[in-house]
Amino acid sequence: MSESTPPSSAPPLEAIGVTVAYRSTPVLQNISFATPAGSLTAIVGPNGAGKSTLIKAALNLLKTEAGEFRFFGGSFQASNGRIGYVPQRTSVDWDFPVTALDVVCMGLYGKIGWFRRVKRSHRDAARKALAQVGMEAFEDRQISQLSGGQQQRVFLARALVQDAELYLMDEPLAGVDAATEKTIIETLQKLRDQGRTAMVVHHDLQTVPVYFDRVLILNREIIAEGDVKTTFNAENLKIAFGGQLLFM
Ligand SMILES: Nc1ncnc2c1ncn2[C@@H]1O[C@H](COP(=O)(O)OP(=O)(O)OP(=O)(O)O)[C@@H](O)[C@H]1O
Repeated sequence: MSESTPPSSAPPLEAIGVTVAYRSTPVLQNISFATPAGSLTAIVGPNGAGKSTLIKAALNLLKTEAGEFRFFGGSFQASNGRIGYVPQRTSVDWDFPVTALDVVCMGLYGKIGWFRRVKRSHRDAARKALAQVGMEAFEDRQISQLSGGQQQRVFLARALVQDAELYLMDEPLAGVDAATEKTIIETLQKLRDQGRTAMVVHHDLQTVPVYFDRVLILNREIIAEGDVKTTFNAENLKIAFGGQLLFM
């Protein structure tokens, strides 16, 4: 089968024996998993476990030493437009002088083309996405003048407007208030209910079984991966977190 016609039943994301190293020190070792379509997966693990590295390597932002990622049965390049990414908030330069609406419109550049004009229909789509996350009143506000939770909502709107089939998100719930957390998780659950797929780096272990239906427990290697009901248990968490685990 050619690159452009991957089988429709192929998982949105599959890792096959992936190893990633920073300056020859392996951070992820021989990672393999397959994420089914229409699932909402939490990626959990202690600090330094390689959660962000996993997302960046999948998105081709880091080189793999061995193995490969497959998107919908094909390469990352062949999946252009089907993948949405929400980076860690702390990794973004928020002083960049753009409005909330501009940021959301950036999510459309894959469809518009970087050097084409943003049309009214694009701006309308971006406004609709801002409204979905309760940020319609802030479209003209500079992103540097938004709170952390509001910035996170704008980033979610940017992902929504991409209309992607697979979303990879690095700690979208970090440092947000309860209302924003609820908005974000309900939005993700709606996407899941539409048959879309999201993999989300998440730190609050207490909410994993409430918010997510699958979990990938990571500590440099995969400790366990699967349905939260069977996989998210004290034994697997103890292997991943060791002495850091306080609540179970
Ligand atoms: N650019 C880099 N150069 C060298 N080492 C790095 C780099 N980025 C991350 N690391 C190291 O790789 C390991 C995994 O980092 P990563 O950020 O993927 O972990 P994480 O699970 O996302 O952690 P956290 O929960 O603290 O955000 C850590 O030991 C980290 O110090």
